Amino acid sequence: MIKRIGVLTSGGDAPGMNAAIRAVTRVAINSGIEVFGIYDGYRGMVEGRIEPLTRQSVGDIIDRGGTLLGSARLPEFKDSTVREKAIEQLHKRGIEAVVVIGGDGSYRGALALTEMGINCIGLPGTIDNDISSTDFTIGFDTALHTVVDAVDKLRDTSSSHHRCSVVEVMGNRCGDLALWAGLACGAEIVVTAQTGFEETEVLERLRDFDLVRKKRHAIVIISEKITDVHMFAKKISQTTGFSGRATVLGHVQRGGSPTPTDRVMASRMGEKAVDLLMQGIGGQCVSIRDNAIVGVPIEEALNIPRASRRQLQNLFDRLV
Ligand SMILES: Nc1ncnc2c1ncn2[C@@H]1O[C@H](COP(=O)(O)OP(=O)(O)OP(=O)(O)O)[C@@H](O)[C@H]1O
Ligand SMILES: O=P(O)(O)OC[C@H]1O[C@](O)(CO)[C@@H](O)[C@@H]1O
Ligand SMILES: [Mg+2]
Repeated sequence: MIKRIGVLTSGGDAPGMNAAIRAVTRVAINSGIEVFGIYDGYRGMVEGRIEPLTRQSVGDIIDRGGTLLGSARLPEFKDSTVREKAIEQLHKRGIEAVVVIGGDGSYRGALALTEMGINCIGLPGTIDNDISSTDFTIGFDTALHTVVDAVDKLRDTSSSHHRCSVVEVMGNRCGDLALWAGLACGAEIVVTAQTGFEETEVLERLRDFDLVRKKRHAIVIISEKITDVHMFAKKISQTTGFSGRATVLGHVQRGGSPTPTDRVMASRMGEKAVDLLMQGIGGQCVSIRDNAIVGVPIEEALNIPRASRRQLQNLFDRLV
């Protein structure tokens, strides 16, 4: 039976990571396994910043955003000689397996370590919801609440001033935060990498909302990395009846107390990670599919095509 495991958080932090760390630690300890926290992701693994975790040390964190263990990006981890150094640090402490909480990049690191003899299980910790094997990632629901709260507030002031608010949200290349927020907020337009962006067409639709539909305000939710939203807001002021204002929500979306949905899902996923390691399984990631918690080979998870969002996009179009 496995005796010692490590746990780390890697990539961008996400609300609910702490709930996952707590679940991994408590389920493992309650199963007779010692747990070590590895600080600042793969960086702390390479540098040997590894400390035992106890039931108490993960107390009072379930409601806290961020990650108790810290997170980092270490591009050099792609190099096998760097990973060998990390594995030496694990061997020194008798750590046989690791739970990696992070996004797709972190999963690649976890797979590479598994191939070098350290069983790793990935947990999907990212606000982006960009891991195709799972219906939802830990942190997405909380980030969505943050976006919805902000857009609701922007709507109040936009209505008062006959404005169009352009709201840029995170998600990397995944449009889920934008689309879900658009549906939840009753936005006029959602722009994502999946919808594509035709500036002239969007401006034309805004003129229509103003002149024909007589809307008092318009909300455009747009994924990051698509266009310069400040420039776009200027064009709205110049070419439509709305005055345009841009808001980049930025890292505020990564913080805050996790929602109950994220806390519970993180706890269920943490439990599954420990169960898989106890069965001697590595190289898998934990996913939620139709509300069932399952293990999926990381290699498969990274190659599954993104589920189509066509139905939700169609619904959005029918609601405008
Ligand atoms: N191909 C790879 N092989 C080994 N390690 C990798 C690989 N790709 C990424 N990593 C490790 O995982 C870390 C995190 O990856 P990345 O920066 O892509 O974030 P992520 O886990 O996808 O999370 P998010 O996108 O939510 O911020 C990298 O800094 C690196 O240490
Ligand atoms: O915190 P950083 O390194 O600026 O990274 C920002 C990126 O991380 C995420 O917040 C999470 O992957 C993305 O949505 C965003 O593109
Ligand atoms: Mg990623």
